[in-house]
Amino acid sequence: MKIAVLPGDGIGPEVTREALRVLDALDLGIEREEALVGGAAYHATGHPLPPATLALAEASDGVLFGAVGDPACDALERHLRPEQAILGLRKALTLFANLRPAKVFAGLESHSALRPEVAGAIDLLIVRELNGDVYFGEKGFRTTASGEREGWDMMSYNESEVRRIAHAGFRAAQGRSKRLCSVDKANVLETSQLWRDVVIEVAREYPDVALEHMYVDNAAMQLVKSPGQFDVVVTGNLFGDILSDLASMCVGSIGLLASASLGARQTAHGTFGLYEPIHGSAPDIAGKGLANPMATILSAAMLLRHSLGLADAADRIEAAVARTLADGVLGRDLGGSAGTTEIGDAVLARL
Ligand SMILES: NC(=O)c1ccc[n+]([C@@H]2O[C@H](COP(=O)([O-])OP(=O)(O)OC[C@H]3O[C@@H](n4cnc5c(N)ncnc54)[C@H](O)[C@@H]3O)[C@@H](O)[C@H]2O)c1
Ligand SMILES: CC(C)[C@H](C(=O)O)[C@@H](O)C(=O)O
Ligand SMILES: [Mg+2]
Repeated sequence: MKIAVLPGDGIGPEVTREALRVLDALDLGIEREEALVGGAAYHATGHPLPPATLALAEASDGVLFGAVGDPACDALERHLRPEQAILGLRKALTLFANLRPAKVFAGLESHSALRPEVAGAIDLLIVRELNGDVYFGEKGFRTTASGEREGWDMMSYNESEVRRIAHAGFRAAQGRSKRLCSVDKANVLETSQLWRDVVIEVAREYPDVALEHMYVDNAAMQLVKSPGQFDVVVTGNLFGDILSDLASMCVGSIGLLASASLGARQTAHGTFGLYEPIHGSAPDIAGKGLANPMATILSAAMLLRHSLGLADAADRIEAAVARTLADGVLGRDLGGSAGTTEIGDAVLARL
């Protein structure tokens, strides 16, 4: 079993270090190799996703990814910016299904941005499409006839892209409470109308799953009003990006939300995937030892479960994280004072 480790930029290396300490403590015999990605790779090699990094990811059973993003790179041409590395990995590795679970941990109800009795009911899974949408359409700048500058981005989904993520959503719902909410903007966008039509077609293959549709603006409102109504939410790339950050604050902090990005490729032990926290490189706190590593530690647990066939070890990590939080070991993002390493130590002590 071999994993690729891509720590990236800002707090990426800080949170990845803690996840690796947890994996090491379990002594699972996982071989690993690290490579540069994002701004770190750009500064060293002139490209945010060097061919060697992509090759390493392709040759591994799974990828543990920290975060990318560097304010010093914000003025670069878009194809050289750190964010292109994660987009490039998702596309090149055909990781089209991004699972972002959001559940309130026992004891953290009062740390949510919502009222405790509202937050306590949260246990949902966002299934975000990751290979299409306005993210990967043609884009550009142009000058209009009146001489104004105009930026444009092409939004589209084709049938097969929607069909494969719809199947992922329905299968996820079958493994949970058999309810699926498809989120779109079909009242305005043709892209979303096609999305809705195809989801309805796929639903015929899953008569055991109750399907509902919701417009994305309403979904954002409902996630704050009564998040407990949601079980599995399937949605497009852009809406899923926004709704998952929103869901993180309903749970308490963006430092808690892990993710798995999966495709169709099977390894000897499970499904190949890339695992990363949903947050970014957090330049405002980078290098200060303040980042909450829980999301990355939980992402490592997802890696063990989905790609390496090590469900028991994943359970152990998740239980240790839950105990650490229940014992009140909280970072600044949750109103506590524990630093990155201290949180890692606390999880290790509870494994
Ligand atoms: N998958 C990724 O690599 C990814 C995801 C999101 C953003 N980004 C990039 O990261 C950079 C910063 O973006 P942003 O500020 O919009 O989003 P961000 O997620 O990096 O940070 C948003 C806010 O949340 C806080 N935060 C994030 N993670 C935290 C953690 N683990 N513990 C405590 N606090 C945490 C930050 O301090 C900041 O105040 C940008 O370059 C962006 O493109 C990368
Ligand atoms: C950094 C960016 C490209 C990325 C996205 O938009 O998908 C991030 O926000 C995420 O949620 O993983
Ligand atoms: Mg995001």
